[in-house]
Amino acid sequence: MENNLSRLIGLSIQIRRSDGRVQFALVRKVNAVTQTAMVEWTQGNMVKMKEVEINDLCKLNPELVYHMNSVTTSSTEAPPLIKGKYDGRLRSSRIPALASSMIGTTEESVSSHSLARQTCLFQPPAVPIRESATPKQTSHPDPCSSAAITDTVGLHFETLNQQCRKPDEPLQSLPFNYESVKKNGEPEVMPPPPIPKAGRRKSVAPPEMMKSKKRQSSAIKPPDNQTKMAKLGEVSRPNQKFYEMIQEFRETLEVRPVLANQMNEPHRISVCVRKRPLNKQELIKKEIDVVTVSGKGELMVHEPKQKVDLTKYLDNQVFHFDYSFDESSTNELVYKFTAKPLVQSVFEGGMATCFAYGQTGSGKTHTMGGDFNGKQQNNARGIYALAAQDVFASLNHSRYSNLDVSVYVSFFEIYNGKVYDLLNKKAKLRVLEDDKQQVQVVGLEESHVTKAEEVIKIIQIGSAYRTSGQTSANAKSSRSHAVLQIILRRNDWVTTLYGKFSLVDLAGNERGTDVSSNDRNTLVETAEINRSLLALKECIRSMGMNSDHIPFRMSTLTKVLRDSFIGEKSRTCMIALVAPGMTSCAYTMNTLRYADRVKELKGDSKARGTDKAQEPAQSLSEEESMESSDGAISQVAELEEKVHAQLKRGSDFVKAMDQISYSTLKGLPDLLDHAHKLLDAVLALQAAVDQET
Ligand SMILES: Nc1ncnc2c1ncn2[C@@H]1O[C@H](COP(=O)(O)OP(=O)(O)OP(=O)(O)O)[C@@H](O)[C@H]1O
Repeated sequence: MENNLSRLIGLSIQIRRSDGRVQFALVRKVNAVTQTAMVEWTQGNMVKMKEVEINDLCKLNPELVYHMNSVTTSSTEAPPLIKGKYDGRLRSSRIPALASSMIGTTEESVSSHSLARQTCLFQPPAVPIRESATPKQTSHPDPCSSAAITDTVGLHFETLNQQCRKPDEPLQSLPFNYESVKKNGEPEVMPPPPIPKAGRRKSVAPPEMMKSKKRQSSAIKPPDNQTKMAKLGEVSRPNQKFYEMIQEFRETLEVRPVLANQMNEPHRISVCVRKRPLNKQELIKKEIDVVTVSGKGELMVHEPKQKVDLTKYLDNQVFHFDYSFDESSTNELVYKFTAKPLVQSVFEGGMATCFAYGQTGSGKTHTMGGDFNGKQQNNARGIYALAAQDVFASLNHSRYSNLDVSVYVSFFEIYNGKVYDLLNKKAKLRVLEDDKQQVQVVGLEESHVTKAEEVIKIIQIGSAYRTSGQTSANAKSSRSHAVLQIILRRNDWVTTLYGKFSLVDLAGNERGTDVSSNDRNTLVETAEINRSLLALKECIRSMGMNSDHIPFRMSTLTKVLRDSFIGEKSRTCMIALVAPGMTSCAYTMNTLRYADRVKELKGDSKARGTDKAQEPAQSLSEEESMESSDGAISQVAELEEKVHAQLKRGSDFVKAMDQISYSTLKGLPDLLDHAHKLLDAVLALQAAVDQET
């Protein structure tokens, strides 16, 4: 009995996702060389693909072995299996595509039912065998027969479609890849994908490749536009050419996503990045996704560019962070590798800080405060709440049973350099610094909490008070930095501070050009945001360098977080959030460069988003300009510190003068009284002298 991989094509099977979930997917292609199958499923509005090992599929779907080994004819045999060539790593190509864009006009599109039928057209033509093997049609057809497989495919595919769509949505057709089918109806065996090098890579649309693909597709004669649509979505999509180039590029990538069961490596400063999926509006506009998370810490931006001769090309820029999370990552997964390790440091008496950084609408609030279900935010599923849960879990852990501490929570926002208490009806608070450089937010409410649910309630109340505005990227954009602090205080009579976890949802980092209305207030707002983000970077840099000089006075944000940047027990995690759309590309690059600069302090930078070997002149000047701008910022920070010291000296002098004048004035009445008495005595003496003469 021969093993026939091609029989898997079109079957709906179960796959295990990177986070451990098991779900249905459709087998699109098989690769006899690598012993893998390309499977496809729909998630939300996206069609996703992934390459999985046949062995893994068989473990989850034991019936596949039966399917593969059951009935073969010479015309349907898959190419001979070559074993031992595959390196055992998961290779996958995730191809997010707009499911709705796959539904064209009636002539162009393939309905789910007809897709199932068409899939069957390319199934091994086993009808004669069925006839001989099962001469009589029964109500329980042979599961190995082609008809049974056909029906199974149709049924499973419809089930899959039904599972993935919302109740009121029409059935969606998934793209069918005609090009994966050879002339004789046999599925194409994919060649092993080339492994791309790291660094900046340019992909130019390869004309020969395109031509040979065209030849292939004309061999099976689906109309040209139908072929294209099947593979790459609607041809009318803006920037279709770039879309195709990115898709081609992705097919060559080896993807190794962060897995929930992976070990976490602790860092003093860790920098991670998370990509959100394309949102509804972007899908409607048929935006193309230009960001690919290709590995545990690797992320790529495919920047669409055009040469002077109008040739389109992609500038593929590679970044390396501690962890990179793709669009399918949950808040729980992101939390596990970012904020979770910091909880322990708080129980060891440290100050921990977790920042969410990114352009407006990139997913900061979604990540920190909880994911949205329509307009409702699920505050129990954000990093704030997950951290609170872990704090209480640790508090009850035997490891810390000797620790006599209580938990307090404060929640405030910094808007235009002013602090507002979100737990006290947005009361405006003053930030004061004492002689020992200790910064106090005077009057900040600290709620004593005894369980995570109380913290979640506080998050709900506080979030409702946050200052928001409208930007072109987010209808309810947060224009303030929100700071949730989970504080451990000793149960002594003054409730001494023991450890603090500051979780910060930063305001959008985009430049003033993005805001919908460029009125004065908005510009001031934006300038203040940018200023505090620069200060933040500088403080983290200084922390990384163990510098004595932390330029925390540069902004209110860094002032109130001063504790977080000093001391050996301080830990920081930055989560850079990026939007995947092409129109956000410049902002995405800004975010990634910022995160890259923060990360570089750790001395383990592998790439800076540029490959010097390919473009030495441009890369070097970019580097130099970055270095010099960072140097200038440091100098400004130092200068600011000096000016501040001078001002403080000046104000001390004025105070001293005041003191002198005060004591002088205080003695003045006595002096005047004395003078009056003296004058009276002189006058009396004068009168006596006058009388005698
Ligand atoms: N990972 C994600 N998965 C699904 N949807 C997401 C994800 N991240 C963000 N979103 C959605 O994108 C929209 C904008 O997200 P969010 O409000 O968190 O952005 P933001 O960065 O906080 O923006 P701003 O700075 O303007 O407040 C929300 O509707 C949110 O539900």
